Amino acid sequence: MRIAVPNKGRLHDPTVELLERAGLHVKNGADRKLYADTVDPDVTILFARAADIPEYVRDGAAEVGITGLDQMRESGHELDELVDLEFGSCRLVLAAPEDGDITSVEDVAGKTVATEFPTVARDYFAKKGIDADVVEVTGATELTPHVEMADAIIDITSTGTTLRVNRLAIVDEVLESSVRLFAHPDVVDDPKVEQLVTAFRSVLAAEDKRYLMMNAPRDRLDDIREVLPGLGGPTVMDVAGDDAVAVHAVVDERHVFEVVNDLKDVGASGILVTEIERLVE
Ligand SMILES: Nc1ncnc2c1ncn2[C@@H]1O[C@H](COP(=O)(O)OP(=O)(O)OP(=O)(O)O)[C@@H](O)[C@H]1O
Ligand SMILES: O=P(O)(O)OC[C@H]1O[C@H](OP(=O)(O)OP(=O)(O)O)[C@H](O)[C@@H]1O
Ligand SMILES: [Mg+2]
Repeated sequence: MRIAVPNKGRLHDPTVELLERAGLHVKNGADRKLYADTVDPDVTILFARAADIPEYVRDGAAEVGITGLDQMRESGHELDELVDLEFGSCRLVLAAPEDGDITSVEDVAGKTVATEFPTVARDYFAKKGIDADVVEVTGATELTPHVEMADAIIDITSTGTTLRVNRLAIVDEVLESSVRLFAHPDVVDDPKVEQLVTAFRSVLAAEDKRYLMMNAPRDRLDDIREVLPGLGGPTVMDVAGDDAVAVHAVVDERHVFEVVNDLKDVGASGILVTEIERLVE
């Protein structure tokens, strides 16, 4: 199985990190190398531009690909989306000069809109029934309304800083995007693809969970069980030659602070909190 992965830019590092956490360590991948093996002899990585990944998958050069939903939509290809990988979150928005007269999408009729996403932009205006002139640029889109190249833009925003420093205001949201695992429709039932989906889901499931370990007097066990909602309840082990037990449990990250305090109150000691790499349910 070949997985197409962004070769550079902001999506490269988190994607490689995700593969590592999913147990697919990338071997002999070096800077500028365009393919790499993994610890799994059946899995190869192809490094491609984020924007080209839908094309690689559609053509069958790779069975699956990891890239932003925005890139997928822009490609116009119909691939199957298997997992939302929950990073690279951003919004594609219609934006116009703060002090100008474009304050709704209707105001863009007959005007010029610059974007790196012409396909997405044209689809959006078609759906809204607005006739706007879409011009394609390849970067620094935020500049175009200030040099009379465009009246408005459709561009990516996440923190909003770039729009703000360029005195642009959001008029409408066009698309909410994050990085997804996409597959060619012919391979979605392939066992290797299913394994990959399980591995990625296990990384996501572990992300907001923590593993708790502690010692406790045996006679406090009932109280401890009450405090630990746990995934299927805590694991309890005898501590040799002692009237104590070791208790292990998986807890939601957001509950850890409260749970640790409650555990101490009911007599637990030596409480360890660790991250979980993967959680296969
Ligand atoms: N500011 C951002 N915040 C979050 N995600 C973003 C942001 N900008 C882009 N993305 C996501 O990353 C994808 C890749 O962006 P892009 O191709 O621009 O790469 P890059 O990291 O900016 O590198 P370069 O533009 O130098 O090639 C976008 O399609 C989008 O899904
Ligand atoms: O809302 P913000 O957090 O400011 O992010 C938005 C900016 O991020 C992206 O640019 P990027 O940094 O990728 O530069 P690029 O234009 O070279 O791709 C995007 O094209 C916006 O310009
Ligand atoms: Mg960019």
